[in-house]
Formats: sequence, structure tokens, C-alpha cells
Amino acid sequence: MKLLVTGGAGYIGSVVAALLAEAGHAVTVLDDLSTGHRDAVPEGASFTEASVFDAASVLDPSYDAVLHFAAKSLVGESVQDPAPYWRNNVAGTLALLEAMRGHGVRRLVFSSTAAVYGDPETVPISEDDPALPTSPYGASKLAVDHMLGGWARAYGLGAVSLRYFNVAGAHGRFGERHATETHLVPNLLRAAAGGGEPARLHGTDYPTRDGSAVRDYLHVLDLADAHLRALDAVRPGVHRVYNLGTGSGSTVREVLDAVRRVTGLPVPVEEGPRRAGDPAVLIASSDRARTELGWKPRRTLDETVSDAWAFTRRPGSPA
Ligand SMILES: NC(=O)c1ccc[n+]([C@@H]2O[C@H](COP(=O)([O-])OP(=O)(O)OC[C@H]3O[C@@H](n4cnc5c(N)ncnc54)[C@H](O)[C@@H]3O)[C@@H](O)[C@H]2O)c1
Ligand SMILES: O=c1ccn([C@@H]2O[C@H](COP(=O)(O)OP(=O)(O)O[C@H]3O[C@H](CO)[C@H](O)[C@H](O)[C@H]3O)[C@@H](O)[C@H]2O)c(=O)[nH]1
Repeated sequence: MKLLVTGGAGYIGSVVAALLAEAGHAVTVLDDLSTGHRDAVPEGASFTEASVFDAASVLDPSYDAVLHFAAKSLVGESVQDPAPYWRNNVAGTLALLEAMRGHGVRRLVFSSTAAVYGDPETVPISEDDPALPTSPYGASKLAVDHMLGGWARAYGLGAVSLRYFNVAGAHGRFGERHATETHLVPNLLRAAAGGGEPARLHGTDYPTRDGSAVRDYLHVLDLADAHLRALDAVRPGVHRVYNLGTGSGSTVREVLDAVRRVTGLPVPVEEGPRRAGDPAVLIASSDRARTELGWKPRRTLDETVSDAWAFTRRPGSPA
């Protein structure tokens, strides 16, 4: 297939673009490099440095599908400064959808998020549970999910929204390197590598088994596999939503233990208050993806941490 991958110079987009190129697809990456890196675009993919707002001039009717990763995605930042989230994630996606419609490109796989669910009443969370986001980031992604439903019904778009839970790990030279890093696993690994600040543990008084927050950590390669399956499953006129997680939760302290186990290093940690807006527990029910996409996550937390550690220690890594 001929595919446009927006955000393909970023963490998750670069891993999926690499796998798509390895599978023999013709991949064009569109990325404005706002948080991504030119050297993260995989060999074998062509690259256009542009914004999703310019998608109309990059797409043409020969494209079979778009995988849309480009977004702003920091929960806390979106609370402090929501305007860029609505502009980039909602208006940017609208521009992309109009470009797709204009060129007759009718298949889309979209990066949605567990943040659409806010603070859930029960876990594991299924796709039919209430979506009450607690941040502009989550609200912007939910708005797009709604937009895609309307586009499928009215214009015949085939779309899949993949609601990722916590993504971690790496695929060789493709991994997570953000100038502003808020995610737990890379922050713990940076502290393990030494030379910097201790890692911070945000919140020790959650109603969980050890007082720290619980998340569902999914290896980026398992996540990527779901994208390849979604691309095959997408059908004109239908919008489907799938949660993607392992179905089992780890506390922050358990992830810290995994990092100590995998690296064999003492990871300095400072305990602090809760981070504003963080829910206590987020765990996915991915039964729908298992049933309809035949998807099954395969990698353990230790494998996830181990692959992220190998990425952190690669030659030339700033960590
Ligand atoms: N990392 C996670 O745990 C997680 C969880 C849930 C959902 N997501 C979603 O997955 C997607 C990818 O996340 P990531 O962690 O790889 O983030 P990332 O910041 O590494 O990648 C995003 C990429 O999009 C590009 N980009 C941003 N705005 C753009 C625009 N207007 N035009 C063109 N390119 C633009 C950036 O330069 C970057 O390369 C995002 O949509 C995010 O919301 C991520
Ligand atoms: O240095 C850190 C970083 C994080 N945490 C804690 O570790 C857990 C995981 O935090 P992350 O920042 O790694 O991930 P989030 O759960 O906050 O966010 C992720 O999942 C969300 C869904 O809820 C969104 O999709 C978002 O894009 C994605 O990054 C949280 O309890 C957080 O407070 C720490 O203790 N120390």
C-alpha cells in the first residue's frame, strides 16, 4: 500500500513507519519536527517536513491510507496552555480529513488515547465506558473520535481510532527521546544511567497496593502490530474504536523495581506529591481488539523496560 504517516519522525510514528517500510509498504512521513527528529524517519520512507495543515499539498489520489500520529500529547501542558492542543489536534486533523476527502483517500488509522476516559469509575476500561476527559489533551482526542464517526457516516470514510494506554519500549534505534520528557519509563532509565537528577515518584498516597499510581504499560512493538492489523481491518463507511493495553496494571513502584532489575543499577528516586490531573488507576480491556483484530500483546514489562534500556544506551544517546 501507499501510505502517509503523519508524525512519523516521533516516537510511536517512527516505530510504526519502520515496520510498515519493512513490510514492503511505500511510506511517506509528514512531520513538522516540532517534537520529532529527522533522523528518526526510517530508511526506506520518504520524508516531507510539513505540518498536517499542509496535507492537501502532500497527499494525492494514489495514497491508499493515512496513519495519523501527529499531535501535541502532554496532559499537563494541555491544562496550562490548551489553545495549541485544540489547534493542532482538532483543527489540524480537520485539515487532514478535508485533504483526504479532496483526494479521495478513504482509510485512516488514528492515534487516540486512554486520556479520553478521564478518571474511570471501574477498571479494566472498555470502549463503551463513559468518556469524560479531565484534560484538554484528552478532550481534543475525543473530539476527533467524534469527528471520525460523522465522517464515516456522511462521507464513507473508513476509520479506526486506537486508544493507547501507556506506551513504552523501543525497536532498535527507534525509541522515545523528547526534549521535555514526562513519561515514567524514560525518566527512570535516565536516572539509572546516572549523571543527572534523581527520578521523581509522583504520589505515594493513591488507594493502590503500594500507594503509587497504576498504569497499563504496553510495548511499542505490540502497539505497532495493532496498527498493521487495523490497516487491514478498516472498512469504508465504518468507524471503530479499540483500546490497546495489556489488561494488567503496574504501580510506579513496580515499574521502578523492573528498571532496577533490568539495569542492575540503583535508581535514585525522590518521592513527591501527586501530579495534577493524574488518575489513580488506568487499565485497559482490549477484548474488542483481541476479538475483532486478532491482536494479542506478547511482551512483558521486563522486556519493555529492557528494550527501552538498550535504546537509552545506544551509541550517541544523550541519556
Ligand atoms: N506515548 C504515549 O504513551 C501515547 C499514549 C496515547 C496516545 N498517544 C498518541 O500517539 C501519537 C504519537 O505520540 P508520541 O508519543 O510518538 O509523540 P511524539 O511527540 O514523539 O510524536 C508526535 C510527532 O508528531 C509531530 N507533529 C506534531 N504536530 C504536528 C503537526 N501539526 N504537523 C506535523 N507533524 C506534527 C511531531 O514533530 C512528532 O514527530 C500522538 O497522537 C499521541 O497523542 C501517545
Ligand atoms: O517522572 C515520572 C513520570 C511519571 N510518573 C508517574 O508514572 C505514571 C505514568 O506517567 P506517564 O507520564 O508515563 O504517563 P501518563 O499515564 O500520565 O500518560 C500516558 O497515558 C495517558 C493516558 O491516560 C495519555 O495517553 C498520555 O499521552 C500518555 O503519555 C503516572 O502515575 C505518573 O504520575 C512518575 O511518578 N514520575
